[in-house]
Amino acid sequence: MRMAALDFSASPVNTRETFQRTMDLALEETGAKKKIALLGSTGSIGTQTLDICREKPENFEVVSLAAGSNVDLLAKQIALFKPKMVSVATEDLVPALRERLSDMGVRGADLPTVTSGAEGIVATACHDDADTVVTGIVGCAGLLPTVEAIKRKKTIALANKETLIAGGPAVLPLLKEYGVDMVPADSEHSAIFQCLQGFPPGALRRIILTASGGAFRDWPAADLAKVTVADALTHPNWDMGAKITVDSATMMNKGLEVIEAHYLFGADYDDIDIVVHPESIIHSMVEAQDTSVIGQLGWPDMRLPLLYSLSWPHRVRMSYDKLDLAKLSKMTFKEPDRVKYPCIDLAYAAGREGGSMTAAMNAANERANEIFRKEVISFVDIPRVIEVVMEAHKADLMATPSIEDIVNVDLWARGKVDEAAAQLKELVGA
Ligand SMILES: NC(=O)C1=CN([C@@H]2O[C@H](COP(=O)(O)OP(=O)(O)OC[C@H]3O[C@@H](n4cnc5c(N)ncnc54)[C@H](OP(=O)(O)O)[C@@H]3O)[C@@H](O)[C@H]2O)C=CC1
Ligand SMILES: CC(=O)[C@@H](O)[C@H](O)COP(=O)(O)O
Ligand SMILES: [Mn+2]
Repeated sequence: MRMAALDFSASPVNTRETFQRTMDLALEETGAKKKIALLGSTGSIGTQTLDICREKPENFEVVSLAAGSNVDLLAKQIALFKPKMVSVATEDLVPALRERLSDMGVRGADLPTVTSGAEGIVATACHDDADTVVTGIVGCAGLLPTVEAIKRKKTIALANKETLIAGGPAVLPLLKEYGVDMVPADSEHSAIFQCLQGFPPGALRRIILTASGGAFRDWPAADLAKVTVADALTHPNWDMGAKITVDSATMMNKGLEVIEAHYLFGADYDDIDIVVHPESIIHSMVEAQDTSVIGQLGWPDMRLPLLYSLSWPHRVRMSYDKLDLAKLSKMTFKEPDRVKYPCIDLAYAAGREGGSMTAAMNAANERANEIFRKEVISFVDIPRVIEVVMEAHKADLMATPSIEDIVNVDLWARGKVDEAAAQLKELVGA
């Protein structure tokens, strides 16, 4: 049994300092107002972040919003929150946005600066008035704006896990160099972070990530070959975007979260375990050196971890439904099935290889997930093509990749997935 103390000095969050900060006044009493740049405002994370801002305008002000192509929703968000800057995915969407705003009577000083494309997302993330960036864009597209925001010393409320999975080796040194806090918003990592408040250095022995088990947790493994996209997009507990919902169905989401935990908390891969907990009430646990286990509980509602990522180290009083354990009546747990879900072991293997391998695996997963949703490959092909990409990347593995290296590996891995998918098709056709 491993007794090694984990090294918190590698973690971007300093637990001793955190402990002292929890002695501060509640956020409401400090009169402090967080000024937020929100990336992915029209998605699941984005809209739930805005729910919080609408409920607590005295605590949270929306400075800038980056959306993709949903200009209808973005226009409504502009009318409600009056951000100073917004961005859309491409320039050709700008006239449609302006037309919606005009129809809604948004004019004059209420009109934000409108930007577009990759540069627009960076400008939105780096707005001078923002102190905190919520990263709710999906996929590796979140990496570069996050990097630029770190260089502008913005606190990062991290929902976009792909940023750390792909970019961990280059992003962690940047956090240190610029003295920036990265506060987890992913529900499991928020739970771990909450449990660690007050843990002295060296006290953590093990991280236990809980997993819902995803859409197919009750399906026999043999049936996975015939699942449809609609089946995979049905999450049992959480209402999330399409990419993460499919990741949950393959359990790659949990694999990604193992790597995310490694980078956020400095834990060794041998000290990060997964347990399937179908009720999604315990959002994760930490085990101390003395075997005491501490967990964080709550209904499966992303507003809670998002709120904590914005209010940390304070707590904001909310009117959400209280957790009712008697009503819940039972909580269950079981081992993850690593044969049925090969993505779990692929993620541990990528994490242990380290360096650029997690970027290759992350990009391969993103592309495989996307072409599964387009019905180019089947559900069980997802881990197959990821494995092909990881094998191919071993020859070019970089121990300490730069951001540029990571972007290049990401591009290469996506192309390699398409190659592998075409070969699979030929095999099936032969
Ligand atoms: N949803 C959840 O509960 C959780 C999500 N996360 C993570 O948070 C991130 C977001 O997930 P989620 O909210 O579910 O995803 P969604 O698909 O619901 O939302 C994605 C958002 O990103 C925008 N977007 C996508 N591509 C681009 C692009 N190229 N340029 C600009 N904007 C773009 C979309 O815009 P538009 O719709 O306008 O096109 C949308 O606002 C992911 O990394 C996920 O892993 C982590 C934990 C929980
Ligand atoms: C809400 C959240 O944080 C998701 O990452 C969620 O945990 C996905 O559920 P799975 O446990 O099924 O991956
Ligand atoms: Mn999660």
